Amino acid sequence: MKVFATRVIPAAGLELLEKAGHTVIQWAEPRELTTDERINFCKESDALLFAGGNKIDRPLLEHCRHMKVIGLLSVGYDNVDLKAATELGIQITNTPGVLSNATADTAFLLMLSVARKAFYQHKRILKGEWGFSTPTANLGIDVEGKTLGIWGLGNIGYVMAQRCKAAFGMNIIYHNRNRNEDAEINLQARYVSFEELLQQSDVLSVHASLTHETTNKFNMEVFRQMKPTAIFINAARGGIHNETDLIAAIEDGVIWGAGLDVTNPEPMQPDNPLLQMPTVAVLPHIGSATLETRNAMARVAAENIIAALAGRPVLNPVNHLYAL
Ligand SMILES: NC(=O)C1=CN([C@@H]2O[C@H](COP(=O)(O)OP(=O)(O)OC[C@H]3O[C@@H](n4cnc5c(N)ncnc54)[C@H](O)[C@@H]3O)[C@@H](O)[C@H]2O)C=CC1
Ligand SMILES: O=C(O)C(=O)CO
Repeated sequence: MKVFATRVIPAAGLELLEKAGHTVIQWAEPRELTTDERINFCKESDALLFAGGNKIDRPLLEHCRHMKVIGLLSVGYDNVDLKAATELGIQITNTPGVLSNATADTAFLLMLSVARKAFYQHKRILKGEWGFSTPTANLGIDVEGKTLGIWGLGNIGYVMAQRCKAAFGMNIIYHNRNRNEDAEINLQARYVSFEELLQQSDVLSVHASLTHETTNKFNMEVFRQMKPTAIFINAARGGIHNETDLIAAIEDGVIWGAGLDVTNPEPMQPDNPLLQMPTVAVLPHIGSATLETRNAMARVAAENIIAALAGRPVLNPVNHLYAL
C-alpha cells in the first residue's frame, strides 16, 4: 500500500515500511506543501506519516476518510483535530516513551544554560566582548540543592526530575492531573497545588501537553506568583506560555529568566527581544532531535502504520484523548 510522509523520514522507519511491502512517498522539498498538494497526496495514499507541517484539520481529514491510520512522528498530538479524525474513523497514533530521554536532556541543557547565562556569554565572545573579567562579573546562579517544580509529570517530566535529582540533589515538587506514585517513591517527589508549585520552584519546568486547558497558562498573573530568582523552562509547546508576558516578566525582574525549546509562533523571528536577554536560552524545537531518538520514533510510527494497514490493533492510539 502507499504511505505518504510529509518529510523525509529517518531510515529505520522507512526500512520497516518497505520491508512490510509498502511504497513510501516522501516530501523532500525544503518548503511546506501547499494545501492542494497535501490533499492530492492524501487522496492517493492509504496512510499518512505526519513528520511535520501545517495542522491536520477537519478539511484535510475529510480527504483522508479512506485511510485507516495517520501515524504522527511525535508524541504531541495537538496538531491534529482528534475529534474530527475519530468521527471520520481514522486512527491517530503517536510515539511516546522513546523520546523522553532526549527531550528531558534538552530541558536540562536549557536549565543550566539559563542559570549560567551560557548562550549570552557565547554571544559576547563572538562580538569580541570577552573583555576584562572581575570576580563580580558574569555571575549566574547555582541549581545544586534547589527546588525543581515539574508541571505535567508524565514520561518526559519524570526523566527531567530524575536527571536533576541525580545530578544536583534537587528537591522535586510537581503538579499534574494525577498523582505519580513512582516519582513520589523513587524521587521523593512531593505533589503540590499549582499555586505552591509557582511559589516554591527555583526552576519550573513545563512538560504538559498543549490542550485548551494548558494554552496560555503561563501568563503575567502566573509569573507574578513565582520567585524573582525563578527559571522558567518550556520544552513542551510554545502555546503554553504567553510570550508578551514572558518578555515583560523577565525585563521587569518578575522572574530571573527562561529556557525555551518551543516558541509561539515557530520559527521565532531573529529580532525577538528574548534572543537578546542574558538570562534567556532559546533552541529551535530540537527536543527529540538526536540520531538515535529520531530513528526510534520513526520505527514506532512505522510499526503503528504497518499494524493498522494489516488490520491489527495499533500500538499507540491517541484518538481517545481528544476530550482532555
Ligand atoms: N520539545 C520537543 O521537541 C518535544 C516536546 N514534547 C511535548 O512534551 C509533551 C509531554 O510529553 P510526554 O511527557 O511524553 O507526555 P505524557 O502524556 O507522558 O505527559 C504529559 C503530562 O502532562 C499532564 N498534564 C496534561 N494537562 C495537564 C494540566 N492541565 N495540568 C497538569 N498536568 C497536565 C498529564 O497528566 C501528563 O502526566 C508532549 O505533549 C509534547 O507537546 C514532546 C516531545 C518532544
Ligand atoms: O514529539 C513531539 O511532540 C515533538 O515535539 C517532537 O519530537
